[in-house]
Amino acid sequence: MNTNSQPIVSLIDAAVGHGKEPVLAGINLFLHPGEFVYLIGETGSGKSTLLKTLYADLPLIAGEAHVAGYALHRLKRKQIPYLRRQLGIIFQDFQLLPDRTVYDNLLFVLRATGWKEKKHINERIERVLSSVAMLDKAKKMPHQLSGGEQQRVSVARALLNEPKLIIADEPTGNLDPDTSEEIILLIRELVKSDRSVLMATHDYNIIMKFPAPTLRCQAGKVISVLKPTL
Ligand SMILES: Nc1ncnc2c1ncn2[C@@H]1O[C@H](COP(=O)(O)OP(=O)(O)OP(=O)(O)O)[C@@H](O)[C@H]1O
Repeated sequence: MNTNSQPIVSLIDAAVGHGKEPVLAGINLFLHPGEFVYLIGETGSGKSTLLKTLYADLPLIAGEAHVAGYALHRLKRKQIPYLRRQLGIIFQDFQLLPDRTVYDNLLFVLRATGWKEKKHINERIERVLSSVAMLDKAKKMPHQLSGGEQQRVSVARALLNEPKLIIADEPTGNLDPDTSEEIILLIRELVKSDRSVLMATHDYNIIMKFPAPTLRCQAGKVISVLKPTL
């Protein structure tokens, strides 16, 4: 069997929200390996709610959902760290630990996900930092970096455990237009035959410049759009 033909994300008649009342319902969504998909919609339309449900920060309210081989509709709390290991998550505000260096930020994640051997840890950190051209900044503290550099580090952090799915929630929200383009190019490069990217954005210029299949959260539904307008 070619496992690449299996979707990395599949939602069937799913509902997401913060309590019992759904923000989005009747969601049918499939994301296959190698796909890069935008998630758009007005402020408060449910983009973050959907993404948080995919990484099990919020429980699924109804329906079925599979993410990277985990069934969210019957996920046990103790399985959440294993699900998260299959995912790379990139946030608008970078979320680097402010009290330690770039290297130690990455080290923290590897240790927390069970990496023990110093040599392997070092090799992995060097590899991901090189892939975002930040190896020379490994000893810097986050506050010594520009916003774009901090976001590069958080892209590197997302890559540490070779995730199947990258979830990016407004990754360019705090960046100027040129730096935003740089980061999007970097994130688009992460799409591989066994990996996909789902990216929430408000950035119309980015969508126009780098077109890709687009889903819109609107009036409690997720719909596929052909000509995105924000
Ligand atoms: N922690 C929370 N508790 C209860 N309701 C929430 C919570 N966070 C968000 N909501 C509500 O859920 C709805 C969807 O919010 P969400 O943050 O998913 O929207 P969004 O599309 O990501 O918006 P933005 O583009 O501003 O980030 C909104 O009505 C919001 O008020």
